[in-house]
Amino acid sequence: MELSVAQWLLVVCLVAFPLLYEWSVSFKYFCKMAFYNGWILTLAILAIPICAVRGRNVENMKVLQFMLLHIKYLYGIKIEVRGWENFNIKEPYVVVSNHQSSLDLLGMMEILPSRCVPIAKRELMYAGTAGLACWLAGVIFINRKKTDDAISVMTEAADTMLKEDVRVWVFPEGTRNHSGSLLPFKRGAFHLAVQAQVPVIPVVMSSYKDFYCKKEKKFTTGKCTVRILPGVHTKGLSSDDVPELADRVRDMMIEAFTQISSERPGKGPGVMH
Ligand SMILES: CCCCC/C=C\C/C=C\CCCCCCCC(=O)SCCNC(=O)CCNC(=O)[C@H](O)C(C)(C)COP(=O)(O)OP(=O)(O)OC[C@H]1O[C@@H](n2cnc3c(N)ncnc32)[C@H](O)[C@@H]1OP(=O)(O)O
Ligand SMILES: CCCCCCCC/C=C\CCCCCCCC(=O)OC[C@@H](O)COP(=O)(O)O
Repeated sequence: MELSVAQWLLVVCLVAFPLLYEWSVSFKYFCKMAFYNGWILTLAILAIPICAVRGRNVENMKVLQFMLLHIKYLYGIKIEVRGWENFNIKEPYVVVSNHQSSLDLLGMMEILPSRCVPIAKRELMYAGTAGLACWLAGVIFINRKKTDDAISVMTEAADTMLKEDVRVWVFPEGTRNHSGSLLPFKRGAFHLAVQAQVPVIPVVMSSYKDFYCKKEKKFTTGKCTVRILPGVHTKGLSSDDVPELADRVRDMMIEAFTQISSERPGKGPGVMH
């Protein structure tokens, strides 16, 4: 039996792909990241018509959460959550969490409280089907290049939180950070909490360095601990108190990050790329 060029190519690919996948850490990393993004874009195609029935609505975040929860199993990432009781607050609040990678989506979906929407950079709105799904779920988009615009969107969010009983999730580092600690915090999340006079609830995800490293192109299975810290109240605070509030919350988060990232002997937070 003679094989055509196309058939030969297919055979070579079918043999080469699994070999490369097993032998090359970098190839495995690229495949896993490509599948991660591709799978989310595909799931969004399913989510869009379901969400569109309600229009742009924070309740749609439940649909996205439900559809994204299985991804940790596909990647063999075990997520342990501690401090659930700190979310037992009926009023709105601002969640602040550290931001290591787009994989944070997994930890976020594991614990996302009801009626809680993230604040995201505006570029995400243009990420094809995922952007549209985020928009339908009420994600608040800000233009990081225009501080005044971003501040006015966040000021409006303070109003919405109270009027519509909505919680907001902010990554106060403002960008992904692979350094093994936390970047200085932007203050928008804390202004938001003070303006709405609602608590700030810090959430800390442990270092991914054991299973994920962008610079080394490493992506294996692993475990992440997510810790929900006790809420920090803002009643009676004014904008003058924001710098101190932000510093206090960051100190709490660094302490928790160091602790949960170093629980096993020889496993400090280190430097992650
Ligand atoms: C099933 C299919 C599913 C498909 C969908 C897939 C996924 C779905 C679901 C959900 C996913 C969404 C996940 C999204 C994650 C995205 C994460 C991100 O995008 S992170 C990046 C964006 N986020 C942020 O930047 C938030 C933090 N930033 C801030 O808070 C900033 O402060 C800022 C408001 C943006 C302004 O930043 P800038 O750098 O321009 O300036 P400064 O921070 O230096 O602030 C200047 C000055 O202004 C004061 N300030 C800030 N905010 C306010 C305010 N609200 N009111 C008054 N004043 C404010 C600040 O204090 C500074 O003054 P001073 O220096 O005197 O203190
Ligand atoms: C038609 C266009 C198609 C575009 C395809 C884009 C691929 C996007 C695919 C899937 C989206 C996955 C959603 C992941 C959500 C996490 C977003 C994220 O982590 O954003 C990073 C942002 O916090 C900070 O950005 P920077 O670190 O400053 O940079």
